[in-house]
Amino acid sequence: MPNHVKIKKLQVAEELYDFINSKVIPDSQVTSEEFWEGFGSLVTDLAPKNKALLNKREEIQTKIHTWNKENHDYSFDAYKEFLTDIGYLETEVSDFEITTENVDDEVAIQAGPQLVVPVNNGRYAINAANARWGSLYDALYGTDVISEENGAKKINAYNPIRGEKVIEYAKSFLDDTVPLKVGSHKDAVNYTIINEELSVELSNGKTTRILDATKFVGYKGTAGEPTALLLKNHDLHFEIQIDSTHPIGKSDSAHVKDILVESAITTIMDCEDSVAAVDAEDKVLVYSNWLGLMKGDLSTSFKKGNKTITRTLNPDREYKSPGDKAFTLSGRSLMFVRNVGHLMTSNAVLDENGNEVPEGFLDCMITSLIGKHTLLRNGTYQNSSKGSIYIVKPKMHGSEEVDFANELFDRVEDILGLERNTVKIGVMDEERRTSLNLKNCIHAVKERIVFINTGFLDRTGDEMHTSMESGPMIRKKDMKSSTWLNGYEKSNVMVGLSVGLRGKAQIGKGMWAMPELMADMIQQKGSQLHAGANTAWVPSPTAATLHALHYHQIHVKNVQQEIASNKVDFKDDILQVPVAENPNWSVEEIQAELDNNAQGILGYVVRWIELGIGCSKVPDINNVGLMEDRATLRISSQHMANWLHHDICTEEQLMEILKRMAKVVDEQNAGDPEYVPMAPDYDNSISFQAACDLVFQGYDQPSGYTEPILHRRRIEAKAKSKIKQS
Ligand SMILES: CC(=O)SCCNC(=O)CCNC(=O)[C@H](O)C(C)(C)COP(=O)(O)OP(=O)(O)OC[C@H]1O[C@@H](n2cnc3c(N)ncnc32)[C@H](O)[C@@H]1OP(=O)(O)O
Ligand SMILES: O=CC(=O)O
Ligand SMILES: [Mg+2]
Repeated sequence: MPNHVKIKKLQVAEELYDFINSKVIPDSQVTSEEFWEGFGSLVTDLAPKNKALLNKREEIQTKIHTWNKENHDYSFDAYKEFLTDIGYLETEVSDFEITTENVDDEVAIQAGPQLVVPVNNGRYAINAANARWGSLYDALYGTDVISEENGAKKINAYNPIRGEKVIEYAKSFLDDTVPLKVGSHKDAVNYTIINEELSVELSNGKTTRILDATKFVGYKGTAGEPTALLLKNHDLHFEIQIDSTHPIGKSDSAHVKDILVESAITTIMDCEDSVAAVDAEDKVLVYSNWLGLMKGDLSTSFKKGNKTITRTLNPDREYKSPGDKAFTLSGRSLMFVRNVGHLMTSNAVLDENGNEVPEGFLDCMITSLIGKHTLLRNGTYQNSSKGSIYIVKPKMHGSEEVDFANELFDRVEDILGLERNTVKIGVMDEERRTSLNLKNCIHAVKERIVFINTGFLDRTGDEMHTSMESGPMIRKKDMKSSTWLNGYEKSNVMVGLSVGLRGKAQIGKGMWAMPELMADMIQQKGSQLHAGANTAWVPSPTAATLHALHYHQIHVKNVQQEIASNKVDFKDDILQVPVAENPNWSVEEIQAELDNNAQGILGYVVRWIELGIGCSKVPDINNVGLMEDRATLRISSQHMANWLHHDICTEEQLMEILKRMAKVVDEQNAGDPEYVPMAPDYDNSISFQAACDLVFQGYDQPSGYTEPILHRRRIEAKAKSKIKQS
């Protein structure tokens, strides 16, 4: 346990205390006195309420378990009546519209990709902020969007056959988004600006223009010899970059060297499910990176090959309008910060009785104070040009908990001297009680809400945990096509539109969790836009650039308008529990399901516990690298716990599988010098024990969450490694 400093009503771990006082408080127009005094009072007043809300979750869950055990052949009406009686289904508020003000265009207007990144990884976090703009040529060349057939293999050196395919794809994109009046961009030999319009000379000697001249919005260089042409389609920009001296530009008929695409319009700097932050040391790293991002001075140096790279935040991009007026576009993604939910407490700050304080309070106080620096223009760049601080709040259950978040934000604004509703909220719709009462949840934050988002991964975990007693759940891969999930996705959009989010806030959809399968993403992820989302999550900058293409193809504003005109209530669909009606899986199917879950759990947990890495790419049993975080872990562990509970498998069988898979995971990581193997000394492997806890104690975990076990075991592993070092 680190040393704690007594300050006002709190005891604060020394390194956090020093960090706040020396790095965050100065120039914030909040004194240290005001900060700690306010924080102490906030804990005194709100911690009991937080506890009561968590107790209510447990009470409701117990009632649902009991009812499900006692009512196997129930009528749907009786089920709904029961859920209403226990306050799980709330009485819906009357119609209303959100009134959030001072929302940046990136959130309210521009439909585009949302990138998520673990904020404690400085190298990735800076990369994510800079992913506002991404090279289309690199994104295509480096991924399976361009097939390796017919000599187009990715080899060490540049493969011109692959390069040709990239250029062909990219120019088709130009033909689709900014078509020419005559001919194709593939035949362009010269781009110039004549009379403020983009003029395109073709290989046949003719000159043409783009069909919609208003899409040409700026350039760099001179009108006769532009080096970049800025185009805008569906509120998103891209640049045709021209350079006759560049290796690619040199051989291109119009000297185009790349197409730079506006990509990650917004980014979520994550303090939650993709990070492992279990004590003051970890929290200080999280907060100091957020501070560096808000002040604009975060930098990191690392080796790539034999080069040392220093990465800093990109500056704004400078252009001239067609009429030669200078203007800039942001060089960085608009940043949100995802705080933790209401569940966990943190040993970094204790109350006057020595109890850990709710970690969500800590996150809200500190990330908001850090956010204030950009409002005061204390740094190089401003994150929000509208004076807002953007916080994502995950894992809330029902409108009372959202209302509580609102109260917390109010209190924090008062302590930090921020005007009411400066701190905006993005509400993750990722727990069943929130999905079913979404209208009420939005109502509770109607003056500060800037997004709803279907976090379908957590939501799937909650689906299984809530109805654990209903029966064995369908296989994981079948969840995607299940009635509840489709109802949930549709309902989220429908409710969001009905309360006026269109043009004011984001209606977001979930993560593409297969970072290497970009061709599949290109094929499938457009469906989220067709379903009415104006943003959707991607795991990497490359995915952001490729997903951006969907927003050029699909005009989400129009899609949303159409959906809004056709009101449907999907609650009955959401309430369809995904139990297997006739669980007659073959031995092989059961084995494959369990092997796959075990491999995912172990592959993720071992890096979390031993290395403190909260988001990993872990191969599944088909060797596809999957993005794993705490939400995917929640699914896998709850699924195994559910099948164990319903005797689809035995405890011995699971233990055998976990041990066998631990060896597989050890082999997969054999090349990593920092890796700590789990086999053969399973009893002494904290990671292996953590994985077992997650499965065998899965039934009893609050809402099926994984963080209580992960935190406990990581603290244990950190202590063990400190003893080893000393
Ligand atoms: C359910 C939910 O809550 S989802 C939200 C939580 N999930 C996330 O935040 C996903 C974040 N993504 C990631 O952490 C990573 O992409 C992973 C773990 C999935 C894969 O990481 P890796 O195996 O290291 O990826 P890979 O080796 O292919 O690529 C690494 C490169 O991509 C960059 N990169 C990868 N992901 C990101 C990201 N999210 N943001 C910024 N840069 C990224 C890295 O900076 C690195 O480039 P660099 O060498 O120039 O620094
Ligand atoms: O947070 C996202 C999710 O899917 O869970
Ligand atoms: Mg989630």
